[in-house]
Amino acid sequence: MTAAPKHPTNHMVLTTFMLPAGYHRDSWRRPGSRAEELGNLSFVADLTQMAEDAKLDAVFFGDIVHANNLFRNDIMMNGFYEPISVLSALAARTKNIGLIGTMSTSFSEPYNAARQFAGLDHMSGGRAGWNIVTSRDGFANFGGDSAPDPAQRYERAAEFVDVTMRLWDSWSDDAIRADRESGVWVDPAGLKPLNHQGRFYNVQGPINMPRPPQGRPVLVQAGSSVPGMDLGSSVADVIYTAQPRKEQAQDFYAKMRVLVESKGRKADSIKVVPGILPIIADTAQEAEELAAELAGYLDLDAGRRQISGDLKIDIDDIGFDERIPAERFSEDPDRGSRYHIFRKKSVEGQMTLRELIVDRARSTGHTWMAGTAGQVADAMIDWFTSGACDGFNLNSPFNPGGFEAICHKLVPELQERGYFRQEYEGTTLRDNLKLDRPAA
Ligand SMILES: Cc1cc2nc3c(=O)[nH]c(=O)nc-3n(C[C@H](O)[C@H](O)[C@H](O)COP(=O)(O)O)c2cc1C
Repeated sequence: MTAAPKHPTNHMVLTTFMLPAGYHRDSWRRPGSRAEELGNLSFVADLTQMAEDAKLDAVFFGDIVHANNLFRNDIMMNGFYEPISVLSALAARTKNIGLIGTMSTSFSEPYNAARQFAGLDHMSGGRAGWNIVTSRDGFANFGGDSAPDPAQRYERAAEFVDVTMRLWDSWSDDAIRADRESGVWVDPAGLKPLNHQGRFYNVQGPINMPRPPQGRPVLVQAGSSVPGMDLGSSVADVIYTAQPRKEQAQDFYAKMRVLVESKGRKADSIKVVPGILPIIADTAQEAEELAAELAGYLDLDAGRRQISGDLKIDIDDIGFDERIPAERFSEDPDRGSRYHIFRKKSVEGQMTLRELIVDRARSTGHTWMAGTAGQVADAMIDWFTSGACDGFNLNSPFNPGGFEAICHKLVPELQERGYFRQEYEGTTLRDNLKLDRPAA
């Protein structure tokens, strides 16, 4: 049986996937998008300030380390903002909001990652989080060829994360003496070498920085393959996931909690946080019109290339108003969770190619909704109260207007109904997420 939660949760976890170009592909074409400012600190600092004023738990920066998407004119996930550098700048401009950044275990070293996230945690007063990814692309930029298979990527990731956590723990919490009289700044007995010799890494340790304020920065993971979920359930504090429908989210939520308990952890020690893309307007009809306007910015031919590239199937002969024949899809589970989301939408949901292109460009497999703030809040509360999630990662469809609607209309609606905080409760991200500080 699941033990009672140590910190009863009565409100949602709310973070935002910070994609300044807008989560909806090509939404940067909308007038007022600030598309010329992508890469500038002031633009992303304005969005982050809005998020902090709305009391969101954290801003989350994804990261990919290749320019492949630019060749099909897709800038949505492009790495305009390198996570550690932008979060360090945002740490100086904010006081309370959590700062979650992506770093791939395929392209760094545990000692570097441990120092970068410990540094962010120290300089932000305990607000850092690390989204652990293994990356599917970008290997050619790091002396490699194509991506190793998931089992191998996640084997490396598991060792990488284990060593990184042990580096954070390699200083005891009371190692610093700063004793002017004796001249002892640090007690060497508080520093523990690792002498780690593993399959992928040999790391002597200890790290050369005091233990982070949170003990360990918050660990976020979004793997949906078997080895991905294994890593997430073993180490993560927060699980990001793409769930198109409530019933699927409920299944995932239940499965993840069982997996976490099978690792000897309390089910409530992780927060399961699916994404949602809300398109908000004052009336339901205006929201539908806004969704149609955003879809109107899409280049359908680029969309066709995107669908055929993502799903790795030939659809050159399919008309936009036809459906992709079911036999062109593979049922191989190793194709990944997003593949199967779109296979299902096409085969069972009977979407035409045009509908599939719009759906993919709009929310990449996450649930989405067009409606008033009240209607979107109703749906979120329904998921939250029926065992589908612990909160949401808010995907702003377009910026800055779509994010203003989230922060100024949707979040206040959730606050008024008692499902979200009015004020930050603690000083660290762990405090606000009601997560325990790990012992060294
Ligand atoms: C909300 C969310 C954000 C993600 N952000 C990134 C990212 O920034 N960079 C990346 O390479 N992968 C990202 N991913 C992909 C996951 O790390 C993971 O590769 C994907 O969910 C497939 O799972 P698998 O790796 O176990 O096959 C993200 C996934 C989700 C659901």
